[in-house]
Amino acid sequence: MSDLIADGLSVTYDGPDGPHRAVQPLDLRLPPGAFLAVTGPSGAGKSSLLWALGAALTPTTGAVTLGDDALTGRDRAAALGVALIPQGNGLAGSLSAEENILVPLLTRKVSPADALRRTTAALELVGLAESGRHLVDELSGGQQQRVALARAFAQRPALILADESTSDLDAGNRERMISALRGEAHRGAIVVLATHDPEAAAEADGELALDEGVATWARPLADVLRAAI
Ligand SMILES: Nc1ncnc2c1ncn2[C@@H]1O[C@H](COP(=O)(O)OP(=O)(O)OP(=O)(O)O)[C@@H](O)[C@H]1O
Repeated sequence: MSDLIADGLSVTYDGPDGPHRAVQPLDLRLPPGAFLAVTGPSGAGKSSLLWALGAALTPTTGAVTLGDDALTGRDRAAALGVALIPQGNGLAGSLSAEENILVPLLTRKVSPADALRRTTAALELVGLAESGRHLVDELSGGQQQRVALARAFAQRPALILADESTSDLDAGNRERMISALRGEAHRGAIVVLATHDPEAAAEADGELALDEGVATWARPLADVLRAAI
């Protein structure tokens, strides 16, 4: 497992009124096992930062690396173990929950037996063992969020970028999903959760607050993690 490094990363969009800088230049280094919350009001730049970290958009300046590997495109990042859970979940609504988890594993050449095992375990982890055969479109918003998390967990990623992935959950399920994210960090993954929810943010090892694209540490990474940097 490797450090995630963002070096001078910024995101600018071309808007109707000219360029709009959604993320101001930012340096960030996260070691394996770090669980970071990214907070800030609507429009602060949280999604833009996560998308740039996950190479789902090309940063305007700067670069992102995971260990020795530059994250230069979404396919490459995915192959390097970067799971991005977008707002809206990115699931295929006309497939079952199980298929949504299984298909990406099979695409990545995980054996069918192992893919099935991982899918079952991931659905159990998010408390949806009984719902695997349901079409995603038939599930509630909160259940869909849990399927999207399960899909990421099943891939055993090196980096999880979760964009508001607990926003539709009741307190019990939110706690369960935060524990599952924490479990991923214990496994050695780097976990980044964008959230509006102060209680979810409080469970992370550190909180990076964005305001109009400017990042400041609301709570620096815990000492034990900084020592690893
Ligand atoms: N594709 C785009 N084109 C132009 N401007 C964009 C685009 N995506 C986002 N923006 C703008 O960039 C800024 C940051 O948006 P972003 O979605 O990253 O914020 P956010 O903190 O994730 O917001 P929310 O909490 O509402 O999801 C906003 O001003 C938004 O309008």
